Amino acid sequence: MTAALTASGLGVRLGDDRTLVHGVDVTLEPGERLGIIGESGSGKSLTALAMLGLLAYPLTPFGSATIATAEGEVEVVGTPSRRLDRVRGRTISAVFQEPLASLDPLMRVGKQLAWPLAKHRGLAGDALRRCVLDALTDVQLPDPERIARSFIHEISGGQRQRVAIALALAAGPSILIADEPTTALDVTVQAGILDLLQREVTERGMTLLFISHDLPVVSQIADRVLVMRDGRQVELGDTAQLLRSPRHEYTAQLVAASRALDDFLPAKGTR
Ligand SMILES: Nc1ncnc2c1ncn2[C@@H]1O[C@H](COP(=O)(O)OP(=O)(O)OP(=O)(O)O)[C@@H](O)[C@H]1O
Repeated sequence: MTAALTASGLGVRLGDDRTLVHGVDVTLEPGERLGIIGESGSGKSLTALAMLGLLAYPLTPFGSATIATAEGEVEVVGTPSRRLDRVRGRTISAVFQEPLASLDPLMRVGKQLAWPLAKHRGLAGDALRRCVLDALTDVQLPDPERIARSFIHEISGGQRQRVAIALALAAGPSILIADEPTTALDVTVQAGILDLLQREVTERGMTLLFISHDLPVVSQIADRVLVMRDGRQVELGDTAQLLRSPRHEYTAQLVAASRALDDFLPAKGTR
């Protein structure tokens, strides 16, 4: 089976003399869910941007990141960004912590969503309108008709993030990179979004790379977890095994910290 995404010695430099990410090695099989975890500044987002070919000068990638497409494997590192445009959206898509990064302030929400649905799924007219409303309903937006008519500044931060997630999924990508997608959302909506991503994985075989600093969230959704610290890959392993018997001291600290939080909180049903 061809891997969906492979990073080999994938790293990021700042200018000529500073290395921010020192080389990540990981292979994602189709339909696999990988979590990346690590404290703030550990290099998670830069690794994701390197995989997407979205680093901007003076940040430059090194090593290799390959993505499997219907036309064969594409090497991201060294390929001009505009040549990756046909891969992004359809094969690999992304959602970031800050939704404004991917939304257009001058276009109504419905129109923004309609564009990829028309382009990649060939929909038009009533079928397109229904699909836009379904996409908004899938991300648990109340009153999807009103949201579809709204501009981004007319909806709340949490609603914007849900629109950004709907937009990232609109073209039915085979790989989704989700960089802290639920951090700004309340717990109930967060659970709904995790369910939605999970459904995309089980029903469509989507490959998911889920980035978070929250180990309990990552362990809920990921088959394997990659731990990063100070721009270095510290550990990569099966989620259950990593939680049970972390090999690296830093991973053990993360696991202990999330357990300590669990112990501190009252048990379910006693609140
Ligand atoms: N454009 C940039 N110019 C200079 N340094 C940068 C730039 N972007 C990121 N960095 C630095 O690179 C390191 C890794 O950043 P990165 O955003 O990947 O961390 P992260 O693990 O995603 O953190 P967070 O969880 O806070 O999002 C940090 O030290 C950050 O300050």
